[in-house]
Amino acid sequence: MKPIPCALTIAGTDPSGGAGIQADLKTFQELTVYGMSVSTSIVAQNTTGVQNVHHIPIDMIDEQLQSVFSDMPVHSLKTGMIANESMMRVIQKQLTSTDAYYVMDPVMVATSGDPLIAEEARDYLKEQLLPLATVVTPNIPEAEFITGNKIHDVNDLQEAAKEIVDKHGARAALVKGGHMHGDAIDYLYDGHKMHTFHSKRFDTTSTHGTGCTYSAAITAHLAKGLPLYEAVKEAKQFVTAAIKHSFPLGAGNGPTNHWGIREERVKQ
Ligand SMILES: Nc1ncnc2c1ncn2[C@@H]1O[C@H](COP(=O)(O)OP(=O)(O)OP(=O)(O)O)[C@@H](O)[C@H]1O
Ligand SMILES: Cc1ncc(CO)c(N)n1
Repeated sequence: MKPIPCALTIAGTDPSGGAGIQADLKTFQELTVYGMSVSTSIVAQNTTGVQNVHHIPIDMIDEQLQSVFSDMPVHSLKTGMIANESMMRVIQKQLTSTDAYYVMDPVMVATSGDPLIAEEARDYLKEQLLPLATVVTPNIPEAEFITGNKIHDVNDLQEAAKEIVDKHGARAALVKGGHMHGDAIDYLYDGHKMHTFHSKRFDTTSTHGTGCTYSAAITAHLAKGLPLYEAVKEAKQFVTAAIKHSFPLGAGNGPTNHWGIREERVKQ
């Protein structure tokens, strides 16, 4: 029997279900990958923003990691919100002792603009965790922070992807153009080649958790054994369908539809 693909998310929570661990587990499930999660912070948030944050004690994050890694197969994992440097250190310890694919979503602020990680932890994320990543998936502000350069157009997006690999040490970088005007174009640089992933832009405010959902879909496809390019291609289709079929829930930026891909499959 083929092994069951197993993926782990290490991230913060979203009780309103659109982002964070909740989005990740929905995505793993939708892509028929066995999903597991380690919580770093419990976040009181919804479509309008972040109301409060409670950090899980460091020892408890460590113990959750031990519980998973001592008993379960982990074929791929992703990190999302890691609020401070102490959390990053225990996660780093685990990352250096596993050969699971590692997708880093370098989460810094929520869609609402609320900060999710301590200002001073950003450097640690960039200098210590990023070089461990199979692929890192920054949006424009995150890519600007990592490279220290402003991004104005698609050439800058590609430059940033190259620089994050060549200068900052990630094995691959997927820089997302979601925050740009015009079509939603992302660039993947894998150290050899630049790949482009393109979709039309949907006129919607339901984009809460798009980054979480995208990186979770990449993680799921890597767990299934897809090569990185194929994993991103499938994941782009997944997140595009999730945005296209999103629903107007909540008073702010609504969530995406994690089963949106089914609507697309029906049409084929
Ligand atoms: N309105 C849209 N229509 C189509 N695709 C979009 C739209 N907005 C974002 N995307 C795509 O969604 C994916 C996630 O990108 P985005 O830049 O929004 O991530 P993010 O900012 O990290 O998300 P988050 O809101 O979770 O922080 C990318 O593939 C991007 O191109
Ligand atoms: C827990 C968490 N991670 C990431 C994001 C970014 O969308 C969010 N809003 N909440």
